[in-house]
Amino acid sequence: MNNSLQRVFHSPFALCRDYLELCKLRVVAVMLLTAIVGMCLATPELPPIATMISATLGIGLMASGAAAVNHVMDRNIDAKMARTHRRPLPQGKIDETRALLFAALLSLSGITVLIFWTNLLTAWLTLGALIGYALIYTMLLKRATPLNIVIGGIAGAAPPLLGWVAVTGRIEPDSLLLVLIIFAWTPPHFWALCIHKKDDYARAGVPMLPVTHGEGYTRLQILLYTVLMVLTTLFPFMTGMSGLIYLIGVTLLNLRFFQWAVRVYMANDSTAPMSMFWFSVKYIMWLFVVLLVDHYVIGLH
Ligand code: HEM
Ligand SMILES: CC(C)=CCC/C(C)=C/CC/C(C)=C/COP(=O)(O)OP(=O)(O)O
Repeated sequence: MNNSLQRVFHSPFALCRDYLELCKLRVVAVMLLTAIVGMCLATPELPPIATMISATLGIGLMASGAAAVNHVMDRNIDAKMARTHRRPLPQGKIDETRALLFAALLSLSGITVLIFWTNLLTAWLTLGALIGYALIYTMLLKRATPLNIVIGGIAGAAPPLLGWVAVTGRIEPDSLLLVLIIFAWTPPHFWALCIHKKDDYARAGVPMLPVTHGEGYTRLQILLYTVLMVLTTLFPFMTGMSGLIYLIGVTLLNLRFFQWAVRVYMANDSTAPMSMFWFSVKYIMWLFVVLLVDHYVIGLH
């Protein structure tokens, strides 16, 4: 195939890939797992399949829309960081107007699906999470305070609540326990990565904790937030929402997480922070899988 023909066939594919990159699909996929588990835990039976489909689609579209807004708002920061400078906007592969139109298209389709095929409360709460991440975290907190990800974490922690409300139409206390777990998990998840990428953030002028308060302080905070997270993960068992299978599973996960937090705190292994970051991703996925398995295995409660 000659060069111009190759471009004709290659370009649409490459452009699709660039637009998909704006959606932060891997992060959104894990968020959707937590939302689906929220839907299942909201009822003793299987939730209505139509609700599961519409809520997953609506939340997924709105989370992807929020991620695309983040790419636009952060384009100058992303251009200065080694981890992010290859993204479509800093590379000039997609311009701001098109990216914003894409974000608007995703978000409007998402909220439409939620309003007409899920319920109004889910639509409003998901809009709140979108505004929380795309505007409050990205445009304000990220640039203003090292507590950015602690406060901004509320938006990322919302999906299990969104899934729960999609099924019940109400905010119930148990759903907030799931939010609390992700909320307490977010600082160790992100700061572990941030220690490794500290110079990147310093160069871009983003006031992340290791930049403003140093690595030692961040390592201590990771350990303290890990203790807090471990305590929050016990609530589902203590309140009777989850049973023994959950308790055993989460204890094993917590032991490993705590081990990583101690290794990071000791600071004598330079690979520990990134290993902890990748473990944190596996941890949150397994925790929600264990919640689900526990929910459907009867008799051990
Ligand atoms: C404000 C809250 C959060 C912050 C600041 C944050 C930060 C980050 C960052 C900077 C990365 C690296 C991304 C990359 O290199 O492309 C990442 C990766 C990831 N995050 Fe988070 N995160 C947050 C919340 C969450 C939540 C709530 C989840 C899921 C429930 C999540 C799941 C993931 C996953 C799955 C990855 C790996 C993506 C990959 O494979 O490239 N994050 N996070
Ligand atoms: C509607 C809804 C549920 C919204 C949630 C949206 C969402 C995709 C949140 C993702 C959280 C995340 C990956 C933050 C990364 O921080 P960053 O943006 O500072 O990281 P970066 O440097 O990799 O861009």
